[in-house]
Amino acid sequence: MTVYKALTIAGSDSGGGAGIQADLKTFQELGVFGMSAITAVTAQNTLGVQGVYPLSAEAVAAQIESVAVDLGVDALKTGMLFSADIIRTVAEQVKKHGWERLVVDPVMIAKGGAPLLQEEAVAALKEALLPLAFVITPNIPEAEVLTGIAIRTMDDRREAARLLHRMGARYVVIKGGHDDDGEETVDLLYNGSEFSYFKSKRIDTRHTHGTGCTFAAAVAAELAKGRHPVDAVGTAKSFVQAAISHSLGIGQGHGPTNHWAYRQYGE
Ligand SMILES: Nc1ncnc2c1ncn2[C@@H]1O[C@H](COP(=O)(O)OP(=O)(O)O)[C@@H](O)[C@H]1O
Ligand SMILES: Cc1ncc(COP(=O)(O)O)c(N)n1
Repeated sequence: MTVYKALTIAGSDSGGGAGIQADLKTFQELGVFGMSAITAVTAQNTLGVQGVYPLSAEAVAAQIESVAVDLGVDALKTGMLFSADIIRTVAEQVKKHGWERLVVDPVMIAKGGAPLLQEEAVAALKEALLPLAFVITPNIPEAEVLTGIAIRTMDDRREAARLLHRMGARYVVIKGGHDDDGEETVDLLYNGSEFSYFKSKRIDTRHTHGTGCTFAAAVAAELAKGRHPVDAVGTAKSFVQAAISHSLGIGQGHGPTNHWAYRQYGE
């Protein structure tokens, strides 16, 4: 039996809906062995982020190194990286181990508004990590910060995707969850020459905590199996759609999605 292995480098969400917890659940559901390097511990629930406790860059490097020298990594994803120091360390590790199937989810701000990336770390993200990304998965506000383009229309989104590709990411997905006009959510994918669109019915719900993490983790899981990025994004879109459609209704605020819905109910 071939065991596919994926590594997430991200923050811990004590509430279990986003971050490392969402990533590992998603890897497991998609039949991939999940491993983790924690960058920061957050005290968090569906109401918001109550505390952020970053780890040192050295502690992050040590976790990645332990996984690399023994288990091996078929694909990896990054989420909350918090500081420029951690970003540079992660970039060095990715280069050192020659990992190509890297999904960068440029997490900046939690849905409730708490910062998960220091402002001064955005430059490091652009310079050190973005050029190593096989797939980058910003939401609209993150794509705006990375490119400086104000995104109002699909044309603006395509322009931002072209720029992110020029900045070094091989495949660019600009997710459409924040574009709440209309009946559909559309995720845009750019491969450097063509655009593809992944559409689904927009679900009217406040239970979307962790959708971005879940989406990027599903892309990484499918890449770990050797699938093409376009197919990986297609599966990720279906996975997240099922997870939002069958949400669990737990917590008093923005609840988590249902990570077992795709397996239990299909798309
Ligand atoms: N209300 C919704 N209905 C259906 N899909 C959604 C909804 N909100 C987000 N999504 C999907 O969830 C994923 C994450 O989207 P987005 O909200 O843009 O990112 P983030 O969680 O990083 O802010 C995307 O695939 C997007 O299409
Ligand atoms: C530790 C951690 N990482 C990432 C997110 C972003 O979550 P979302 O997917 O809802 O944008 C979060 N809230 N907490």
